[in-house]
Amino acid sequence: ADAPTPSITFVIVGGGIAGVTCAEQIASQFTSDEVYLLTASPLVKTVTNFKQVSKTLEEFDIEEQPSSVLEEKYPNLKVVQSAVKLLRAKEHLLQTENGQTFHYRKLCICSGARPKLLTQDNPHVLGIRDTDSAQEFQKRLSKAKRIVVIGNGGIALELVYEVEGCEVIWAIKDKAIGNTFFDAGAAQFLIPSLGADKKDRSLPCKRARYATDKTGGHSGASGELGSALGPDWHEGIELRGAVQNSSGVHVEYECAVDKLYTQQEFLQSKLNTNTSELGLWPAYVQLTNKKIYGCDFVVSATGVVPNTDPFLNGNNFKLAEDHGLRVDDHMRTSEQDVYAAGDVCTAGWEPSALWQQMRLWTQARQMGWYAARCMAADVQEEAIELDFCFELFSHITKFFNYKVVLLGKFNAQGLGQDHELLVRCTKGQEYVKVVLTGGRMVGAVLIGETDLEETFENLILNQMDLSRYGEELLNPNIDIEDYFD
Ligand SMILES: Cc1cc2nc3c(=O)[nH]c(=O)nc-3n(C[C@H](O)[C@H](O)[C@H](O)COP(=O)(O)OP(=O)(O)OC[C@H]3O[C@@H](n4cnc5c(N)ncnc54)[C@H](O)[C@@H]3O)c2cc1C
Ligand SMILES: NC(=O)C1=CN([C@@H]2O[C@H](COP(=O)(O)OP(=O)(O)OC[C@H]3O[C@@H](n4cnc5c(N)ncnc54)[C@H](OP(=O)(O)O)[C@@H]3O)[C@@H](O)[C@H]2O)C=CC1
Repeated sequence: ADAPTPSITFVIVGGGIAGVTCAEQIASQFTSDEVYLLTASPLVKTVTNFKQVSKTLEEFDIEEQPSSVLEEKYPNLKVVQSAVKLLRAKEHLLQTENGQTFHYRKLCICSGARPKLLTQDNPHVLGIRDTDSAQEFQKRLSKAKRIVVIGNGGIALELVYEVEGCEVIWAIKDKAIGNTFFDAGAAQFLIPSLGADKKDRSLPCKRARYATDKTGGHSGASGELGSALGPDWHEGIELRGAVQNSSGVHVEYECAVDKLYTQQEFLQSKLNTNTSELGLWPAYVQLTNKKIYGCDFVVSATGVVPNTDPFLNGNNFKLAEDHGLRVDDHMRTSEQDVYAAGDVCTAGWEPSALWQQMRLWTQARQMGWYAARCMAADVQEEAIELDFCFELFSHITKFFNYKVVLLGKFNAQGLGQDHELLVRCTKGQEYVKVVLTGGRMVGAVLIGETDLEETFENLILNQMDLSRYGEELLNPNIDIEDYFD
């Protein structure tokens, strides 16, 4: 048996944004303690060029780097590249695949999430999460004439816009595109971008860059989980299919996948009378609206599931409904001295009326950073309050080449009928929506270069009564900032 290592004060699991941020914060605060970062992936994700855009909006770049870069920067930080295979929380003990044992005083689990695929182990169904899965997707796409994309969230929105030279059938459960970020109005604003002129890419991309290590490192042993991709992950890889002039994107609304067939299964089924019409394809998808599409493969962009098993099995972790590790307002799980942050956890505290959890890299960074501060406060027996970043939900991103800012209850989440919407829209240029309740602004969607984010963020945070402004609030001829200065 391996000789146990002496007890280490801090161990962090996971080399994604949450884990690396947590490890960096702890290592810089406790310079005389050894900090261990255990990760399954050879490359780690570091946040660079961090910029606080306003009180809650932030922007940063992500760099994928070899772990030695972190170790050089923080001499007390050791990175062990080996997956954790066992945790015994009662004994404060961890074991990694390479046979090492670690005793910790405080542990933070940042093991991320993996794609929640429509079906497991179907070679015709791909998910996209890390560098390896993105490369596999690119390889398969380069030979494809038609793909089917299932799901209506972030990944699907990015893919249907970015893929060229391949017909895309996009099947969604909803009446409008992008249900996790937008309402039907915003969807209508965005839909023309999927049309014929979709490929007018003359506009420069202004979003944060994603840099990948050029040495070609990847997740190593097959099946091991890498970290989630970063901003503009598709900028560096060509997402091009095998046809010259594809007929673009076709959206099938309000339907789900009824059944998936391999070519052989399909030919043997009663449905194969259709093949002359449908053509011969490697796979077939039957939708609940009875339509059948042949395709080269299916992309399942159907959300994520937190990485809690198998290594956490055998402990007493309270899981949330979405299978995330439930954490309290100090990022503590239900096991003593075990914290969690990022995609693997689910916020179990009573959230502020204007914040909700979404599995995004800003929240992964914020949670990793805050978890480190909570661990530090507990070790030093100091009090700590929930960080201000959890007061107001805010997210900056880019869809269909438009800047998108989401604030607060941007889709009137949880408000029922008790709200009012104001909308301003200029086709091809901007879409502005604010959500008001009792005359106070509680959320906003800003698409395009609206320059309204800071003002709206302030109006949401100060909960000023805006009833007397009525629709003037969105009058483009009034400089709204002058009103409230
Ligand atoms: C294609 C794609 C595009 C995205 N685009 C955006 C976007 O535009 N904006 C946005 O805000 N968010 C986006 N996201 C989401 C964002 O990337 C994630 O929310 C965020 O990166 C999660 O970070 P994390 O550190 O919690 O997890 P991860 O990045 O998943 O990292 C988990 C780490 O844990 C390690 N690990 C797992 N199991 C073990 C184990 N047993 N032992 C040791 N190590 C382990 C993994 O190797 C990995 O290093 C996107 C995600 C994807 C997949
Ligand atoms: N720019 C950005 O901010 C981006 C963020 N991301 C993040 O990366 C992560 C992964 O992205 P993604 O996979 O798109 O996840 P999302 O959670 O964003 O979206 C999942 C989508 O799949 C739908 N869905 C779930 N199950 C099924 C099913 N069985 N059949 C059909 N549809 C289904 C969901 O519908 P419903 O909601 O009704 O369940 C939802 O529309 C997310 O955390 C996402 O926020 C990814 C890309 C870009």
